[in-house]
Amino acid sequence: MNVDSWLTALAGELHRHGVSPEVGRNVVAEAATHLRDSGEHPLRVFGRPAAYAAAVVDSVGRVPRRGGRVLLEAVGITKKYGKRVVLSDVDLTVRSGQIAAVVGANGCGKSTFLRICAGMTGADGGEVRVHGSLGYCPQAGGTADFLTPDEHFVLIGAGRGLTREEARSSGRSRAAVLDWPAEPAQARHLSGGTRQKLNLVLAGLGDPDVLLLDEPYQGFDRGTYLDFWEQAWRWRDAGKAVVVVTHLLNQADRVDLVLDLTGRDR
Ligand SMILES: Nc1ncnc2c1ncn2[C@@H]1O[C@H](COP(=O)(O)OP(=O)(O)OP(=O)(O)O)[C@@H](O)[C@H]1O
Repeated sequence: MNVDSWLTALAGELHRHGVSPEVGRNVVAEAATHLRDSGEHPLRVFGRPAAYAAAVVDSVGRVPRRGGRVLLEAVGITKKYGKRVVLSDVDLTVRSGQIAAVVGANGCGKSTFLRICAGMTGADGGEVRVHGSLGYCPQAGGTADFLTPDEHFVLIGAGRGLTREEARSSGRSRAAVLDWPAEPAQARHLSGGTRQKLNLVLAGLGDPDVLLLDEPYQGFDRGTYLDFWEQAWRWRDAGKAVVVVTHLLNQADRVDLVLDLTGRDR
């Protein structure tokens, strides 16, 4: 890796982390000046571009993206199970190019809210408007025991307007990004983490405008977990609206919006 390619990679990583263009340009210019003056190799001075960008983000913070046109609007969502009010007057607006995190304690209604946004569960009050196509990755389930990954790709791809060949090749290449070879085993023989990879691949088939992802990385190892966030940033860069349910608050710095449902179930 020469100096120019290292600087280009750094600029890309800073952009992906949501560092503002102005700050990103300054950081790259400063690194370029240092490298020119010192004559050192960038990997020796700063390490890998991704690691240096992450360190920069830690120190300067990232600027949440304002996003483009509204792709998902949930307004005044209320949901009761029996007498228990699980969601009360919850609003969320996500624009093109934004990632929103839905966070909160166990049982506060995160999955319920996402299912309502996906049209899988009805709300008792409020309205969801989705402006575009939608992909949904459920927390569990979502795959058919006796189908292979390829068969899932073809089935879901057909619903999203893909030919069999397009669906298979898109599914397999998305699986490879998650470090998974999409082996020809029936889903019932896949591990929990691998089934979740299948769910995530299915959510992205056909490039939907809105991605609703319910703890999509459960069971992933650390490397694949990072691959997931890389994928989420690529979706954001491609102008998608991404909603990720998580109960890990420290992911808030990876996203543009946070909807905290804790303490709203009354
Ligand atoms: N179909 C249902 N019938 C009755 N109660 C339900 C139903 N689905 C969810 N609940 C209840 O609603 C509350 C919210 O559940 P939900 O799964 O949305 O929470 P969550 O925040 O996603 O939880 P977790 O962090 O554990 O995944 C819980 O108390 C749950 O038991």
